[in-house]
Amino acid sequence: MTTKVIKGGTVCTADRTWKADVLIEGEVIKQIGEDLKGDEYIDAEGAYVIPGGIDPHTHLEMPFMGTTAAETFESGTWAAAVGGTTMLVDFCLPGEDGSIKNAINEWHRKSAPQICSDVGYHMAITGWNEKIFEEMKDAVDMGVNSFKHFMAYKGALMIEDDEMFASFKRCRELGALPMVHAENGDLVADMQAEMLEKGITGPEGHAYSRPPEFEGEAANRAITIADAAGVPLYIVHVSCEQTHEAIRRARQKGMRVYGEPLIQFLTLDESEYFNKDWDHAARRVMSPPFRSKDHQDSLWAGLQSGSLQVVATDHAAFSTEQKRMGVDNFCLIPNGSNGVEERLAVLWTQGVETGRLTPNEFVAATSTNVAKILNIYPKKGAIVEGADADIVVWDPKISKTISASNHHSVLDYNVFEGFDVKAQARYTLSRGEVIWAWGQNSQPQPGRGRFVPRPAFNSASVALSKWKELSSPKMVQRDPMNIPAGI
Ligand SMILES: NC(=O)NCCC(=O)O
Ligand SMILES: [Zn+2]
Ligand SMILES: [Zn+2]
Repeated sequence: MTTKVIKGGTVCTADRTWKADVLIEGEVIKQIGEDLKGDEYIDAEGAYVIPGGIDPHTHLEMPFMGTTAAETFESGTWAAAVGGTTMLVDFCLPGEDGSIKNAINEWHRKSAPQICSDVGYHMAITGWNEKIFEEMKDAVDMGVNSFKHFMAYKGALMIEDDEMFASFKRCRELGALPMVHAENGDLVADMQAEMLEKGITGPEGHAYSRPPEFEGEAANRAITIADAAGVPLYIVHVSCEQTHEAIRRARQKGMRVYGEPLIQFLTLDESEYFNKDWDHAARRVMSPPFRSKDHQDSLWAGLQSGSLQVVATDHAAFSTEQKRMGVDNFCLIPNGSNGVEERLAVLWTQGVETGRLTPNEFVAATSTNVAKILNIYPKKGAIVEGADADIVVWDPKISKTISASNHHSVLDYNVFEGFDVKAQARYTLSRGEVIWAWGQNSQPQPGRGRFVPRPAFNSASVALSKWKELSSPKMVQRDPMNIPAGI
C-alpha cells in the first residue's frame, strides 16, 4: 500500500498543538511523529495540519418552497473540499409518500454518483404516525441516527409539540439524537401576514416577522420537551442571545443541550435585509434571519466559553432567479444561503486572527465537537492513529478575497462577497487522497465520496437514559395497613 507523509507541519487538534509529521497508509493515519518516511511527501512547512472540517448542516439539491436548492451533491462537496471541509451531513426530507426509508434511499440515489468527499445524513421528522415511529428504527439501522424537527414553516414542515414529544421519546429508545429548528411557527405565520397587510412585502419583512424572541421561546420549549423525554438535544442554526441563553441555562442544570451557530450569524448582520438592492437583501433571506451585532457577540462568547459547540453553514443555495420567486412577497423567497466553502476561512479570519478563538478551539468548532456529538469520533474529527486520513494542510499565509467570480459553488452570488480572508487549505485530503491542492488546477472527482453510517447510542445518550431511568417516578410500596379502605 502506498504511504504518504505530511511533512514539516504543526499538527493542531482540538486539545493540543505540536510539530510532527503524519504518515498515511491507504485511507488512514498510520503514525504521527518526527522524521517519518513514506513513498510520497506533502509539504506542510509553515502550515497547520488539522482534521478535515465537518459541516453538519447542509441542504444539497433540497426540494423546498416550490423549488430545489441549486447546489448539487457534486458542486457542494467540491466547494466544501476547496474550503477545507471533508465531510458534510445533509438533511433528508421525506417525499410525497412520507416514508423515511424511501427518503434515505432517494438521498443515496442522488448523492452516491456525485459526492467528491464523504457525507452523512440527518432525517427530518415532519409529522407523526405509526409508520414514522417504525421507520425511525430503519433510519438508525441505515446509519442515520439524528432527526430534525421543524418548529417553524407552518403548513409545510412544521411539527406540533405533542408530535415532537413522541418523536423525542422514540429517539431515546433508539439512542438517536433529536435536533430542532427553533422558531415559533405560529407566531411567525401571524407576523408574516401582519407585515404583508402593512404593505411590507420586501426582504425586510422577513427579519421583522422572525424576531429573536420567537426563536428563544421555541428553544426553551424544545429543551423542556427533551428533558421530559430524557434525550440530549441539538439546536441547529442558533442565531441569537435568547436561544444561547436557553442553552446556557439548560447546560448549567446538567442537561445535554448542544448549540450550533452558523458562520453567517457570526459575521453578517440584519442590516443586509434593509439594503436598497432587492436582490442583495433576498439572497440573504434565511431562517432564522441574521441578527444585530449584540447577538453576534453572544454567539462568539458561546464559542469561547463552550456553551456553543459547533459552527455550521446551513448551506442551502438558491440562485438569484430562484430568490425572485418572492419578488412581490418575502414569504415566497426560498430560505437559505451559502457558506460551505467559506466557513473555515471566515471563522479563522474573524475568530483566530482576532484572538477570539484559539486554533484548537477553531478545530473543535469546525470538526471535532460535532464528530463526537454525531458519534463518528475518532474515525472523523481527529488526528490520531487509525483515524480516517481526512486532513487539511491549513495555510495561514494564503489570503484571498471571497467572490462569486472565484468560488466553486454553482451560485451566481456569494453572501460573503468582498470578505478578505487570511487562510486557505493548501491541501485537502479525503481518506488519504489529495483532492484539492491550492494553485494546482485540482478537479472534482464525483463518486469517490462515501456515505458514513453513524451508530446510535453515543455516550451522552446512554448516560442520560440511565439517569432518566434512575430518577424516573417510582411507585411507593405501602403496607396495606397504612392504606385506608376505599369508600
Ligand atoms: N435555514 C434556511 O433558511 N433554509 C434551510 C432550511 C432550514 O434549515 O430551515
Ligand atoms: Zn432549519
Ligand atoms: Zn437547515
